Amino acid sequence: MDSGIISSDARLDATVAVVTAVFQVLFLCRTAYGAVSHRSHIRNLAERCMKAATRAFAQTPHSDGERLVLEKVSELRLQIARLFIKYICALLCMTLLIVLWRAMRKAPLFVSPATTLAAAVAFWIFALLDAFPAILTARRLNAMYIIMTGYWAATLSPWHVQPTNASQLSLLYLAFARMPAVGIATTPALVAVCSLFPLLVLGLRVGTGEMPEVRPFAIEFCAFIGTVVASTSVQQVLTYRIERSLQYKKMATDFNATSSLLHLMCDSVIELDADLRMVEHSPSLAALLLRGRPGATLAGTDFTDLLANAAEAGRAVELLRGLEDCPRDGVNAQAFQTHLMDSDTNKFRTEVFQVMYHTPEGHARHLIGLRDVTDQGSLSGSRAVESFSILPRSSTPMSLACSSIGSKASGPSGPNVNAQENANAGKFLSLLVDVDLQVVHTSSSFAYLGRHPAELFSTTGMQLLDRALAEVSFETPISLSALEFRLGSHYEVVSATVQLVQNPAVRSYLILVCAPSGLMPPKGSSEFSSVADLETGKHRELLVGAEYQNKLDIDLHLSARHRQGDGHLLFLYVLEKIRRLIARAADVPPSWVYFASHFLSHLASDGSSSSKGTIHCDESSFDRFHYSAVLWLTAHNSTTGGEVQFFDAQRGDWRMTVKPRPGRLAIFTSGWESIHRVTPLLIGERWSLPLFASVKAPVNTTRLSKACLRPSSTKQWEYCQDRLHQWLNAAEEDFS
Ligand SMILES: O=C(O)CCC(=O)C(=O)O
Ligand SMILES: [Fe+2]
Repeated sequence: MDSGIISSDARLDATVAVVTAVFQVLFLCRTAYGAVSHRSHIRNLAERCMKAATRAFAQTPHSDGERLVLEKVSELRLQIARLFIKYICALLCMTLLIVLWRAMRKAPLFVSPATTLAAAVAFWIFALLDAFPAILTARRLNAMYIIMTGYWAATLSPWHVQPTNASQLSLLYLAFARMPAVGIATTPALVAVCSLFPLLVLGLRVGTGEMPEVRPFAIEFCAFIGTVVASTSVQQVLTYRIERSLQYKKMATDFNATSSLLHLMCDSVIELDADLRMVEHSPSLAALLLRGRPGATLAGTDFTDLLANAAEAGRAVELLRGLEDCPRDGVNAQAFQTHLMDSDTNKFRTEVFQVMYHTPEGHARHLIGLRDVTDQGSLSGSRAVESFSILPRSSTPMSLACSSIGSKASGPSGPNVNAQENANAGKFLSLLVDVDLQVVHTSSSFAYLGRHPAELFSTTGMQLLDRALAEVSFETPISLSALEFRLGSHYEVVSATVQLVQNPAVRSYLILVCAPSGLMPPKGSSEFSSVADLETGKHRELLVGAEYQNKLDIDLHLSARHRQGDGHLLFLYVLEKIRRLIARAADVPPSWVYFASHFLSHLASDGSSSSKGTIHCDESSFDRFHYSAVLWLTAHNSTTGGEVQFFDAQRGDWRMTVKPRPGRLAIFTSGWESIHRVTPLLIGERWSLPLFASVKAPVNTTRLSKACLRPSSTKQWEYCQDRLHQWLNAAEEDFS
């Protein structure tokens, strides 16, 4: 019978061993396969662990941020220590009660009197620490930990515990005291050193032969490893938690600052969720859009439903979502312009400030500031992403084109690099060219604004661009690898991408040029030149008969009648170009620039013309002249006379002399700072086209009536008062 049981046990053992071996082999194979297939991941993990371990042992903070994290970790450890004191007090209190109770009943004690005394002393000390928490500060935590481990090591000495009970006591300490205490020591290094004390005591006991068994030493060795690992992990967890909470605090501060700033700058601030829907109702936006009906809410409204049309909505989504590629742990911002539509279907130009961030749960959120800019300047200025120019998001063709340029202008590194960013970074030069007017309408560099493409590219370059334009479509941009770009007197071979741009107002195409640094004028340099040459070579076509000469207001009908064909078109081109250049000089939208007057000026050396070349400033004629422009149609120099000189009132001398030539244009402010004269004409005839512009915000009557009829905020009252005043006091010509 017995032998049957034994043999069945043996069979059971063999079966268990075989099955276990199979599972072991399976597990090992899987682990080996996993290790090979994820080797880079494992290498990264190992590197991260090494870094973490080094960081855990090195306590010297390098930056203010690291110092703050360490301080916060110490504060957390102090809390852990206070909890630990309470817990140890309760534990010792219970143990001593049991000992006391057994002593009273004269039952045998399970601990030596020396250990009982040591426990009682420890209890008094911990109870005192609990009663007077101020004794324990963050700086004293390490001292407390050293004393505690010294105490545990001492109680493992031959005077406290028999060799037979040493393993049990060691395990008890590990489970109930040493492991919970690892959160107190500020570095795992200290834990490692302190854990050597009990190991040393037991090692000595085994070494001297006082303790015959090696087991307690082996247990203590495992305890050493365990406490060091636990301490490192606790350090990691605490640091991670503190870093995260500081990061969220910083994000919250950034967010609050941004939000306050947006509230100051904008007419309305709203929050959109990841689907671009409004998170909550916004009374200020409801007032702006005249959607303030009782009971009506904007919460849940799709932001794109507030935009003027589907094309604007598409562009806005593209721009808003563009920030989604940015790092998640930051707050990213951009500004662009679009058109909102109110409930009366009035469209108004709006500057959109977008701040994108992620909630702690990882959800994307957009804080949107909306600023009505129909009659006030944009705040973001040239930093705004122009909503009408969709720059290719990944710019793949551009990236390809740029990589071929090599070190001169290295291309963007990843597929998510926004071309606008690159333009800002100085690698691209963007030129948005108006197809009809053949004028650079928008550019990443102001120096090229208002220029004719032929001024920027060589004849072959222009032919290449013309061919590209014939083929290009909105969806597929065309890459040009060798385009000659004019740099002063020589040409630079650059690569470029040409793309058609959808813009309801102007037919335009965008040229993105991979720009060697020379194409970019240095920041802050005088990018706007007050004298420019419009080299069409046909400016004499602007000359018309005597009838036109006396005309002060710009009369396009008269111009069309007198300047036939090209002359009239050239006149339109010149007007528009000058308007944009003045807008640029005044740093306002072109819609703010109005031509107040112009005339064709004729001088003859025989003295037949009336002008005597008086010293004057143009504003003295009419105070609505804010900016002056003169386009010369004939060439003059010091020999012929007829030059234009500008006066320096400080020095009492002429500061600048401009030599007129056909197509040369000067733009200057019309005030006393620009006193000028035409030098006496000595030879021949002289023709010029002086133009005078007013620069002012148009009175937006829709907005005015909205603000004055239904003012819903102090801002609207102020606006109403301000603009009514402007309206009522405006000169008659302002409404012509
Ligand atoms: O014809 C010019 O060059 C300048 C004319 C001028 O200064 C003016 O008309 O105010
Ligand atoms: Fe003048």
